[in-house]
Amino acid sequence: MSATPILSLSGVKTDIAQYHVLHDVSFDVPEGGVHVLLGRNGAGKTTTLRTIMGLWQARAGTIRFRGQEITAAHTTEIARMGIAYVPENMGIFGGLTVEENMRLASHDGTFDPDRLSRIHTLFPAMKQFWAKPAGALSGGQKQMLAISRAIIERRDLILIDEPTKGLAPAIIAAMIEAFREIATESTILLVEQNFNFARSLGRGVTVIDDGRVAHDGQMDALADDSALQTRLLSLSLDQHQ
Ligand SMILES: Nc1ncnc2c1ncn2[C@@H]1O[C@H](COP(=O)(O)OP(=O)(O)OP(=O)(O)O)[C@@H](O)[C@H]1O
Repeated sequence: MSATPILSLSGVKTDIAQYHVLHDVSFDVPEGGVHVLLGRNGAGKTTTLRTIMGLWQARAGTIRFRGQEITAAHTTEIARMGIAYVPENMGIFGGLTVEENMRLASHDGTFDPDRLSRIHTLFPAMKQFWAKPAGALSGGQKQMLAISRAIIERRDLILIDEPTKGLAPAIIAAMIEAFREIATESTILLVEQNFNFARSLGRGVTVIDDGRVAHDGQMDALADDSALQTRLLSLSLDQHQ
């Protein structure tokens, strides 16, 4: 018998205003490592993450975290259970310093010294710019801050929406290393358009198309099958370096 997935979506349907956005989303995220959500623009990836986090309410279906139903739970309760969310806009406060941004992410405003030192090792820029306003950071550094905030306390599951968007290749390479390290402690559900980033990290992959799961399998198999990539995503990994 296989282990209980850390996250399980079954028949999830989500409406935004009068629009049916998620028609039927079902997939499991096994515990450990990185699971990638792929799909064309507007397919419903962000809506899936927001529905898991309770920021949109599913109209139908169930979402389970470690077997416990969280479909109708409030976002704060979901966060308290050990799920963090790094939205595409990163949700950082530009007028506050890096330190203040980090303090706001910690439930009691304090830091565990070991965790802080781990974050500074993962992202040295966070140490360097600790007392500087977050608004002065580069795009890559802002993304690092957003991820640092998500791991200021131990999380079981981290939902991350397109962390490499607009970042230079050297920064993306550093992100790969950081994600590998973070994934030794937490499971990551990653929405990503950069295929090489997704391929180098993902074990499992779910492809969403028009609010439905179009494919669910292992990343290696998808990476090796350019015809399948083209059918599912209208492009091939080779074209997206
Ligand atoms: N606040 C909103 N109001 C109305 N429609 C929305 C809203 N947010 C998303 N949608 C629509 O829902 C659909 C899915 O959007 P979603 O952001 O989940 O897609 P995505 O797969 O994350 O795409 P992208 O890569 O472009 O971010 C799109 O058609 C989008 O226009």
